[in-house]
Amino acid sequence: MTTSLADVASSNVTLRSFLQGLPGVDRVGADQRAAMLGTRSIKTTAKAEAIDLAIRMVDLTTLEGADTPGKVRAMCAKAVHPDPGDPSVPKVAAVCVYPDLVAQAVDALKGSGVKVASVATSFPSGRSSLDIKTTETALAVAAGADEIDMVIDRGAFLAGDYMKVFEEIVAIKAACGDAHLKVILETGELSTYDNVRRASWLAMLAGGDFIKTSTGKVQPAATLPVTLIMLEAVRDFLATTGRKVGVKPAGGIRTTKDAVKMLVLVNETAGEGWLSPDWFRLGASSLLNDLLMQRQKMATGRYAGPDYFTLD
Ligand SMILES: O=C[C@H](O)COP(=O)(O)O
Repeated sequence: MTTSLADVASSNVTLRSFLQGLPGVDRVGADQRAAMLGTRSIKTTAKAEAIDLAIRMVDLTTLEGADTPGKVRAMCAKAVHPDPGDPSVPKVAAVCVYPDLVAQAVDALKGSGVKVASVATSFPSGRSSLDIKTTETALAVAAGADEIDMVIDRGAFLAGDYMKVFEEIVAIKAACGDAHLKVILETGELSTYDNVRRASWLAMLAGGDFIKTSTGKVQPAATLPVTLIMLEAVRDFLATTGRKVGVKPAGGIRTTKDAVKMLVLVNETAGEGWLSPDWFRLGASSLLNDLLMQRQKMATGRYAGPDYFTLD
C-alpha cells in the first residue's frame, strides 16, 4: 500500500514534526551491521561480475579548481574506453564536472551513452542565493548536462529550517527540467546518523531522483554506516510512497575492496533492485584504475602495474 506524504511539507512545523518523528538510528547497531557486511567475502566469479558492475556504476569525477578542457576530454575518453587495450571493459555511467566544463564533456561524449553530470548550486558549500543556484543549474542543463548534483543548505538544515532546504530542492528540481537531480547531503557535516536519515527523507520528499552522501571535499565522506542508513531510507521511502530513489556514495572510495563492500551493502539493505547504474552510483575520482587493475589480475593472474592505465 502506498501513502501520500503531500501534507508533510505544508509548513516547517509539519515537516519538522515528520522528520523528527522518524525512528532514531541505533548508532552502535548501524556501525556494527556496516562493519559486518563490510567483511563479507564473495566468490571469485561473483567478484568478477561485481568489478564490471562497479565500473558501470562509476561517476568518473574531476572537481578541481585546476581542471582544464584538456583534462576533461582525457577523462571522457577514459570514461568510454576505460582500457583501450581491452574492449570487453564496460564504460562508466557518467562523468561529473563543474558547470563551466559541461559543454566540453558533452562534446567529447557525444553518442557514447555515457551521461554528463554537473555539480551546480555553488558546489561545494552551497552558500549563495537561490537565484544564483537555479541559474547555474539551468545553464548546466542548457549546456547539455543529463544530471545535476546539488548540495543542500547544511546551515539551514542544522538550524532546523527544513522548509528552506525543501523549497530549495523543489526549485532546483524544477530548474533541472528533464535532467536527473542528485541531492548531496554532505553527511560529514550533519553531525548525527539521525540527521542523515532526516536529510535523506527531506531530499526524497522534495523530489530528488538520487541521494548522494558527500561532495568529496569534507571528511568523513562515503562511510559504510552512512551509506547503509541512506539505503534503508530509499528502501523505506519506496515502501511508503511507491517512488524509487537512487543512492550515490561519493568521496574517498578508492579501491575495488571499497566498491565491493558498497555493492554487498546495497544487496543486503535496499536489495537487488538497486544493483544497477540506474539506481546506484559510485562517485569517485580515483577508483577506476584500481578496478581495472583488479579486473586484469583476475583475467591474467598478474597485475599490469599502475603505469599501464592512464591516470584517473
Ligand atoms: O562526487 C565525487 C567526489 O567529489 C569524488 O571524491 P574523491 O575524489 O574522494 O573520489
